[in-house]
Amino acid sequence: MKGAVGHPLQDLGWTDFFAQAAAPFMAAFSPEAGTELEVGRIVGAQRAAYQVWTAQGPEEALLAGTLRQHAAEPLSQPVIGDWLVVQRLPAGQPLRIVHVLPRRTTFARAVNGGLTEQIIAANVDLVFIVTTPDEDFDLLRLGRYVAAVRQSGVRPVVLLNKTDLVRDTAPFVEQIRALASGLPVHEIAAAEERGLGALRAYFQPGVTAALIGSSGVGKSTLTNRLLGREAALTGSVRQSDQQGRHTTTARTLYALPEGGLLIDNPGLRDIAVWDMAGQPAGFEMIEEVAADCRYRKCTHTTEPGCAVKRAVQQGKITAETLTAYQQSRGLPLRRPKKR
Ligand SMILES: Nc1nc2c(ncn2[C@@H]2O[C@H](COP(=O)(O)OP(=O)(O)OP(=O)(O)O)[C@@H](O)[C@H]2O)c(=O)[nH]1
Ligand SMILES: [Zn+2]
Repeated sequence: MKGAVGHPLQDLGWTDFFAQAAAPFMAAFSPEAGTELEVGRIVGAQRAAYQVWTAQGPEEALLAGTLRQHAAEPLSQPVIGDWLVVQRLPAGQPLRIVHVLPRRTTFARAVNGGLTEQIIAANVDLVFIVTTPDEDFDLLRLGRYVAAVRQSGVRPVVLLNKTDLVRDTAPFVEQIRALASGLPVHEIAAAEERGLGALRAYFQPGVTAALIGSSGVGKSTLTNRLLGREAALTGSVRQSDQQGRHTTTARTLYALPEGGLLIDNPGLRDIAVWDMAGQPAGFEMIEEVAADCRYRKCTHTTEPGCAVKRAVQQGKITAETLTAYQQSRGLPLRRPKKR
């Protein structure tokens, strides 16, 4: 098994981490069987059918029986972004997924009232949270997204899109920056291709980024502008895909011309649906605890009998989160949460 340097899948994010994890698995097979084994990355998924990118390009793949038996356990299911060991079968047959390699990062949402987590993407390095300076702007919700992304061990970057809609973006940017220390915020206008240069800097070869945000904030527009017109039209992952073959799976992982990968996946897209379902964290935690404050309109600053201040002292809520929460209150732009 070769290392990552010079590997044909290096641009797709293959690193020594995965090479080292794959080596013992491959070595356990007889030389004959071993020659049928290859590695690949999931770039599209639709139920049990996967689209896997191997050194030969995009191919269909199905779960091997042993993996399918564990389908009831959501954690063992391959997800978009996963690196796999696949077995090449006689011509015409889909690849067999025989092993899911360990994940560097997992991007999960809480299900069953926070009791279990469902992994929706793996090996994601950074997440672009897209919002706009209009009725979509909701600082409380943004704060939850930032917290959720960080909890996944992934780096959040906020994009304020459609900056052409307002004369002054500074108040929006200031409020977002206050959500977390060191949180990068970029002002863009995807439709006018403004501010995209700064984003391209994130897409180093092998880096995997995902886009999230409510419907209509401009995720598709941004994806198309970053990929360039042709790539977006064909949904092509790399120039080497010239077979024009028919595929049944939705391809949702794209390679940018300058290197780097972008996941634009329906399951990730509608973050409003998974929005920390049932998991009190960050701002939600504050709102829950505030029910025990002595005063109903407690600002959690100097009031006696403040349950939130107490929770901060006990280390249940960080002072940073409380400050961000307080700054977000009394916002002229705060609207009821969209359902
Ligand atoms: N004014 C303005 N409009 C934009 C900008 N970027 C995108 N739009 C428009 O916003 C609308 C929604 O854009 P989409 O890219 O479809 O948004 P989306 O986030 O992909 O939406 P879903 O597919 O529903 O998740 C379209 O009419 C775009 O033309 C921008 O920078 N400025
Ligand atoms: Zn209080």
